Amino acid sequence: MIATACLFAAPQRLSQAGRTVRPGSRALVVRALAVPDQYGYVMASVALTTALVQWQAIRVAIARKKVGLSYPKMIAEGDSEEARVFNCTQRSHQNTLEYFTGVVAMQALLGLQYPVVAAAAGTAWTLARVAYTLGYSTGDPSKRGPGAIASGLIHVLLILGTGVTGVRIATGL
Ligand SMILES: CCCCC/C=C\C\C=C/C=C/C=C/[C@@H](SC[C@H](NC(=O)CC[C@H](N)C(=O)O)C(=O)NCC(=O)O)[C@@H](O)CCCC(=O)O
Repeated sequence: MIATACLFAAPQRLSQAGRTVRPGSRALVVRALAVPDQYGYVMASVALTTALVQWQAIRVAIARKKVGLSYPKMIAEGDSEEARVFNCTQRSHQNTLEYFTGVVAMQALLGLQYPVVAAAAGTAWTLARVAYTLGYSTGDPSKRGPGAIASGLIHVLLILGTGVTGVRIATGL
């Protein structure tokens, strides 16, 4: 368990254990947040999920150079192979970003209670998104299907798992 020491500059009066702390002095308030030992797995899975979107961004930059599309244009005009590949590569990154924040937040929150489950779900989602990216980036959107379905399913399971766990913690059920 890691006790998190929060150092507060006490701009206003801060009572600590009944004593009033003078304005401007520093008060150490220790609040214990029970973080399970295996939370390190969650940290690693969140890092992996973040590395995914970085990898996708690099792929978009490479495809952008190939098609010769200047900033700030987001979509290549025309129906050439390069334009199609760029637009699909761009969408594989943009679509992933549409779900990235929720997936990272749910890994971090669910991980407080079930670190291994949360890390496994986050890693599985990331791998599904790799498949999504590689399929989409062929220039044929239908090839994103398997990765999309897998990530979509995991996404729903993360939503249900985080929501139910939250209610159970709040209600003591
Ligand atoms: C709570 C109850 C829910 C019930 C659902 C039950 C089971 C779910 C099972 C399978 C779900 C499959 C969904 C597949 C696509 S859904 C296909 C996806 N579409 C979207 O994300 C829609 C919004 C997007 N901006 C768009 O314009 O298409 C897409 O690939 N779009 C192409 C693009 O943006 O370029 C996924 O991308 C959803 C995203 C979820 C995720 O990956 O985190």
